[in-house]
Amino acid sequence: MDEHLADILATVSPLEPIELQLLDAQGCVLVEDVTVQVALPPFDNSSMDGYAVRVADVAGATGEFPAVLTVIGDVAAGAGGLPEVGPGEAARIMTGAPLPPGAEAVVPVEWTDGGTGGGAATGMTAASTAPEGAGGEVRVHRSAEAGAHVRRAGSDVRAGELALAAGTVLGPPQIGLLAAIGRGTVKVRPRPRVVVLSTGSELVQPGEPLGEGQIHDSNSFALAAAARDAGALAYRVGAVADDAESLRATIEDQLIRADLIVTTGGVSVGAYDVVKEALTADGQVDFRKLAMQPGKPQGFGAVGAEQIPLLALPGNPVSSYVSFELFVRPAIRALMGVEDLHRPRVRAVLDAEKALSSPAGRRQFLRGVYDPDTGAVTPVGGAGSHLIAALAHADCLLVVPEDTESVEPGTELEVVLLG
Ligand SMILES: Nc1nc2c(c(=O)[nH]1)N[C@H]1C(S)=C(S)[C@@H](COP(=O)(O)OP(=O)(O)OC[C@H]3O[C@@H](n4cnc5c(N)ncnc54)[C@H](O)[C@@H]3O)O[C@H]1N2
Ligand code: MOO
Repeated sequence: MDEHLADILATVSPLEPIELQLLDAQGCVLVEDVTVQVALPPFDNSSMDGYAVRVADVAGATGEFPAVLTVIGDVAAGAGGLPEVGPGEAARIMTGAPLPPGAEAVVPVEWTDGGTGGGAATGMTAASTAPEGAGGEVRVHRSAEAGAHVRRAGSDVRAGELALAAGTVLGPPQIGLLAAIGRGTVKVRPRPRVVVLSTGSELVQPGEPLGEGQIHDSNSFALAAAARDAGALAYRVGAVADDAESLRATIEDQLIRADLIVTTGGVSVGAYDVVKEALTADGQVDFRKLAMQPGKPQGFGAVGAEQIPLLALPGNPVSSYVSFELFVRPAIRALMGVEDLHRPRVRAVLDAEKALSSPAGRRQFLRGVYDPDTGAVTPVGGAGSHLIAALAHADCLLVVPEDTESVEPGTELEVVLLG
C-alpha cells in the first residue's frame, strides 16, 4: 500500500499555475505573494449612522444641556465633494461614508435628537421622504473623543503590506480579502480536471429501470462527488460496457479534458475484466495486488501522448471508495499543490460487542463512526466490500494493521477521519 501510494505521488506533480477569476480560484493554492495596493479602509470613514462633529463643539454635552449644531448637509456612503465642517456645525453622516474635513468624531444618531427637537432619536428618516433632515439643527446629548466611531484609513491593512502569502489555500474569507483590495484575478494552481469512468455491462444509470442481472452505477457518482470534495473539477463518464475497444476509445476521447483519469471495475482476474485487458496491452498501466482489504486489485500508470496519470480502482463500491480516499485524494491534492495531502488520523478506542477479525497479511479498512467526545470508534456494517449502505452511515475508517488478526473491544486503533 505504502509503495503504491509513494509511486503515485512520485508521478503526479503540481499543475502549472494560471490566472483565474476570484470565484474560480476557490479552494486553489495561491502561487504569488499578494500585496495591498490601496489601504483598507482606503479613507477615514464613519462606523455609525450619526453626525460628524468637531470634538470641542460637543465637549460637556448632556441630555439636559445639549450641544446645538447647525447641520450643513448629508454625507452618504460613496459621497465625494465633501462639505467642510466648521465650528458649531455638523454633517449628517452614514455608516461607511468618508469623514468630511473639519470633523474629528462621529456621534451616533441615538446620542442626538436626530434634528427633531424632541428626545433621543432611534434612527433617521429616509432622505427621500424627509429631505429637511440634511439641514436645520441637531441637539447632541453626549460628548465624543477625537476618532470616536471613525474607522481610520489603513486600520485593517496598509498599502504595501502582504495580504496573502504564496501557498495560501483560498477559502471564502481569503477570496473576500482579495476582492476588498481590488484584485479581480489571482495566480493559482488550477483545480485538477478528474475524469471518473465506471466500467461494467451490468451497470444502469440511476433513474433508469433495472433489467435482469443489472444494478445501478453508483461508483461513478460516489467518486465524482469525492473528486469534487477533494477540490477537483470532476467529469463523470457513465458506465462503459465490458469491451476493451470501447473502453480504449472512451479513454482516448477523455484525455483532452483530463489531468487525472480514474476508472472503476474490471481490474481483477475475471474473463471480462476489461480495464486490465484494455490497459495492460501496451504496458502503460501496471496492475498490482496490494496487501489491503478492501482495495486489493489496483492499477496505476499514465496514458496518451501527454502521459495523463490513470488510477484503475476495483469495482466493488466500498473498495473503490476506500481506494479513492487512500490513493486518488492524495493525488488530487498533490496536483493542486497543497501541502496537506492526507485526511486527518486519530487514535480511537474500539467500542464493539465482540472482537473484530481481520485477514492476516492485509491492512484492513473497516467503516465506523467516531465519537470525538469519548474518543470511541464503533464499526458500521461488516467487512464486505459491497456494503454501500453502511458506508453511507460511516464517518471514518478503522485501520487494522497487517499483522493483526483480531481486535478486542477496548483496544486502541488508528482511525482515518472522512470529511
Ligand atoms: N478469483 C478472484 N476473484 C476476485 C478477486 C480475486 O482476487 N480473485 N478479487 C476480488 C476483489 S478483492 C475485488 S475488489 C473485486 C474487484 O473486481 P473488479 O475491479 O474487476 O470489479 P468488477 O468485477 O467489475 O466489479 C466488482 C463488483 O462491483 C460491482 N460494481 C462494479 N462497478 C460498479 C459501479 N460502478 N457501481 C456499482 N457497483 C459496481 C460489480 O457489479 C461487482 O459486483 O474482485 C473480486 N474478485
Ligand atoms: O479488495 Mo476487494 O476490494 O476486498 O473487495
